Amino acid sequence: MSEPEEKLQGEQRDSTKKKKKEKRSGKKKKKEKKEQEEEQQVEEDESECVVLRGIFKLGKKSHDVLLTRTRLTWTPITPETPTGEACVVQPGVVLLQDVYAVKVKRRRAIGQQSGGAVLGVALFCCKKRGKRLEEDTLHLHNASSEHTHTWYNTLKELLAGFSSRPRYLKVFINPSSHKKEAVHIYRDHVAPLFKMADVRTDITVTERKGHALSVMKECKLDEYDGVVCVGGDGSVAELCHAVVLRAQLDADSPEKPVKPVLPLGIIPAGSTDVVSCSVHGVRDPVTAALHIVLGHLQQVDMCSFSSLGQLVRFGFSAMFGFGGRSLALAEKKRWMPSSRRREYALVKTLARLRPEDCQLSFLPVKISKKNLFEQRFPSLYFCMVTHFCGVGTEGEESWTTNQGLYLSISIMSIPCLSPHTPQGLAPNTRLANGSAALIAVGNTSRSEFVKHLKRYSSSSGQFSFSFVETHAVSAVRIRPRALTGWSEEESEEDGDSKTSPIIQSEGAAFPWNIDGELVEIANEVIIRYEHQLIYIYGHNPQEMKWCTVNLVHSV
Ligand SMILES: Nc1ncnc2c1ncn2[C@@H]1O[C@H](COP(=O)(O)OP(=O)(O)OP(=O)(O)O)[C@@H](O)[C@H]1O
Repeated sequence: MSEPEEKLQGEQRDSTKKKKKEKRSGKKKKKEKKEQEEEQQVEEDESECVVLRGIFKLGKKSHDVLLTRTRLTWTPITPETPTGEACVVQPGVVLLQDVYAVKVKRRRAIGQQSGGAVLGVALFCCKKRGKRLEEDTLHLHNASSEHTHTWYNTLKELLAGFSSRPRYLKVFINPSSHKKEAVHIYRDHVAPLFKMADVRTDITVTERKGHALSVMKECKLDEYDGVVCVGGDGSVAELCHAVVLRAQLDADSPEKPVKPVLPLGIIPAGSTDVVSCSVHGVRDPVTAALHIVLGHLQQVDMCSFSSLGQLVRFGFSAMFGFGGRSLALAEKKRWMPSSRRREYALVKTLARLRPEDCQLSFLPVKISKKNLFEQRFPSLYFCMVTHFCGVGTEGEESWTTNQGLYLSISIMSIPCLSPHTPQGLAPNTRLANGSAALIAVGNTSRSEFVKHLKRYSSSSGQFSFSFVETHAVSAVRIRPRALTGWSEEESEEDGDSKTSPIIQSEGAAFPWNIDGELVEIANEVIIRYEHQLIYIYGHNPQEMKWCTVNLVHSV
C-alpha cells in the first residue's frame, strides 16, 4: 500500500473512532437528560400528591376540597342526575404561592376578643388585576374544630416553606414625603397586610435627611429579613444607597460594591415614585405590600457614582445638564408646592437653556444577540455634534470619548417609569439586563429640545432626533471642560443655546440630579454600572414581556 493510501486509511479509522465516541457521548447525554426528566416528574408528582382532602362549604354549596403542596382546588359536590350523566364542572383553584395568610374563622359576639365556635378556615391571597395585585379571601366553612385545625395547621406548615417571605422587617417612613401622607399610607394600607401575614416590624419615622442612612449604618441587621422604605424617590434613593453601603462596610470592601443580603421593599408615597413604578409596574401601596409579604424578589441593576476616586453614592439614575439644573432651581424654591415648584423650574431652566461643554467618555457594552438596545434602534447609534471623537484605553477597557456641547446627559440602570413617562425615561433598558442606558442630547435649538422632551410623555420617538445619541454602557465618565459650571448668579436673560456655554469661576460645583436628589460635584464624575446589585421586592410583568420579545428576537 502506498504511503498516501495508508495515511488515508488511518484518517478514515480516526474519523470512525471519533464518530463512535460522539455517538456514545450523545447516548450518554440523552440518558442523563431522560434521568433528569424522570427525577423532575417524580418531584412534580410528589408536590401534586394530595396532602389533605375534605368537604367544606364555599358559599352555600358543599365542595370536595383537595390540598397538594402547591395548590388548593375545590369542586362542587353535585348529586347524580336521574339519567346517570355526570355534569362536568371546572374546579376552582388557588396556588399556595399566592396565599399570604391563613386564619381559623370563629363566630364571636360583638366585643368578644377570643374563643367562639369554629366556622372553618379563611385563606388570604392575592389576585392579579393587570399589573396590580389585590387582596382576596377564600372562605372554607366546616364547623368541625378538629377538621378545621388539621387544615389550618397543614396550610400554615406549607406556607412556612416559602423561604423568601419575610418574618421581621426594618421599616423607614418619611413623614414629610410629597403630601405628608406616608404615615397614613403605611397605617391604612400596609400595616394591616403585614399583621395578617404575621410579619413583625421595627419602625423608624425619619426626622431629617440622612436619618435613615445613619440608622442603617449602625443598626444590627442580622435579625431582619428585609428593609422597607415608605416615601418618595428621595427616600428610596437614600435607603438603596444605605443598604448597599452597609453591605460594603460589613464586607470591608472599600473598592468593590457588595451585594446586600437584605432585600428592599418600596412602598410608594411620593409624587413620581420612579423606582416603585419600575419594579412593580404600577404605583400602588397595596401591590407593593403584597409583593413584600409574598416574598417576590427581583435583582435590580444599580450604578455607583464617584468623583476623584471617592464614592459619591449608589443609585439608579443620574442627570447632568438640564435635569441637574432644573432640580437645582426647584430646590431653591422649596417654599412652593412641589408640582408648582417643578413646573417653575422646568420653564425657567428652558428659558435659560445652555449647553454644557464637557468631555463625555463611555464604555459601550458589547452588542450581543440578546441585547436589543441597538438592534431595535440602529439609527440612534451615531455621533452627534463633536469637536473631537476618538477611542482611548484604560487598562483593558476601551473608552469611547466625545468632546462637545451637551444640553443633557442621562445615565439610567432601570427604565425609570413614572405616571409622566409611561414608557420610562430609558425605555430600552431593563431592571437587570446587563447594561445601563446613556442618553446624550447634543446642542440644538430650544424648540427642538422641547420637542424631544415632550415625546417622553407620549409613547415613543424621543430618540429620533439627529442631536440625540443613546448607548448601552457599562461605565460613563463626564469631565466638564474649563469648569463650566453652575452658580447662583446665572444670568436671568434668555440666550441662544447654540453658541454660549456658561463659563463659571473656578471651584463652582455642577448640579447633578441623582435619583431625584440634588448632588453638587465640582469635578469629573465616573458612573459604573453594577449588575444586579440589589434585591427589591416586586415583579413587573412588563419586564417578562420584554424578556420574551428579546428571546424571540435573539433566536
Ligand atoms: N422628617 C423629615 N423631614 C425632612 N426631610 C426628610 C425627613 N425624613 C427624610 N427626609 C428626606 O426628605 C427627602 C425627600 O424625600 P422623598 O423623596 O420621600 O419626598 P419628596 O421629595 O416629597 O417625594 P418625591 O421625590 O416623590 O416628590 C429625602 O432625601 C429624605 O432623606
